[in-house]
Amino acid sequence: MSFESGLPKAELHVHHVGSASMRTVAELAERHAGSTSVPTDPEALADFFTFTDFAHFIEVYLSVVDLLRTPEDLWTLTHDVARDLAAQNVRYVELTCTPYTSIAVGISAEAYCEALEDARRRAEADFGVTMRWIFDIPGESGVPAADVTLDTALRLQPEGLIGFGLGGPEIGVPRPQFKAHFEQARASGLHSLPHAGESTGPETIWDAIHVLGAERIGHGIAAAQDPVLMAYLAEHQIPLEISPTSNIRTRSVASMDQHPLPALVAAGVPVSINSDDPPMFDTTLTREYEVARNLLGLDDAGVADLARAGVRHSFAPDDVKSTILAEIDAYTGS
Ligand SMILES: O=c1[nH]cnc2c1ncn2[C@@H]1O[C@H](CO)[C@@H](O)[C@H]1O
Repeated sequence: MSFESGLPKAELHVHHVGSASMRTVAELAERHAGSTSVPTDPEALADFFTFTDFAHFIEVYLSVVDLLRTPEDLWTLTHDVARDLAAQNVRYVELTCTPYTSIAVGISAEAYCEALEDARRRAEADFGVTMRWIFDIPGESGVPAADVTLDTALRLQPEGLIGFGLGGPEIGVPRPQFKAHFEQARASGLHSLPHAGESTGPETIWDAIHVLGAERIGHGIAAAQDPVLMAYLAEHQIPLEISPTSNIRTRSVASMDQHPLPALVAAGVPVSINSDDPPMFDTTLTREYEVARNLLGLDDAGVADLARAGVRHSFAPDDVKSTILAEIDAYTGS
């Protein structure tokens, strides 16, 4: 077992559907054979998960979303995801979920939240991992999707919900159109946690901060192109959720030796290490910590500090935070 795999960890940026294991995807594809383009054969599936660019990734992602057609499908996925995380010693997760895409295929908002909440309580008891939700707007579906996402969040207020997000493509999806939605979400106590600067430049991150009130940024790797922005993130302690392998697989970064993580850390930008859509990108959170160790040239103590940063940048309850921090201390013998 590697140091990274035994290390107690928090995962702050991982997508619900993007966490479906190949086994789950194949099973669902089998179940819905005849009405899906997703293959069931493992080799064809691996091929299917090779992306030509970011837009192609989103297209493939949405075809997996389409496999979730009943509340039972959602429950199973959620419970399975928690099991896979717990197996890597992930002790706390903020899972990014997209109610709109399920509601659009006819699952009610109530049934959606019920399936997630029930799976969360069961998973917390079964696997000892604390789960919280970020409900994200799929940006490509625009303001109507934002309306549904906000309505679901504020009307039903599922107990595990802590954040409001924005995902999907950035090109052609200006952040300011969602200003009012984020204002209302924040006014009701949700944290503002949008994606920005993954597939477009630093100006999208500035918008996320100034217009959407972002408290953390999903990806935000484009900040490395803007020294003023990096200084701002460092001064205001706005963390970036970094997922190195994702950035390579969606071709947002050309190769690992060009990844901006070292430049961001050198500029004092707070970061956490995350996995984004692990089976789709053939990775795990453990693996992303190993990648970060290599990129940053860290020893075990440095890797443990990255794990502590993930806990501190989370919106976990205080007792959960201190428990995980104590577990990291015990693990490292410090
Ligand atoms: O790396 C990512 N960046 C942006 N969106 C993503 C990523 N991974 C999964 N999604 C998901 O893509 C859907 C379409 O907007 C959303 O559900 C979002 O959560």
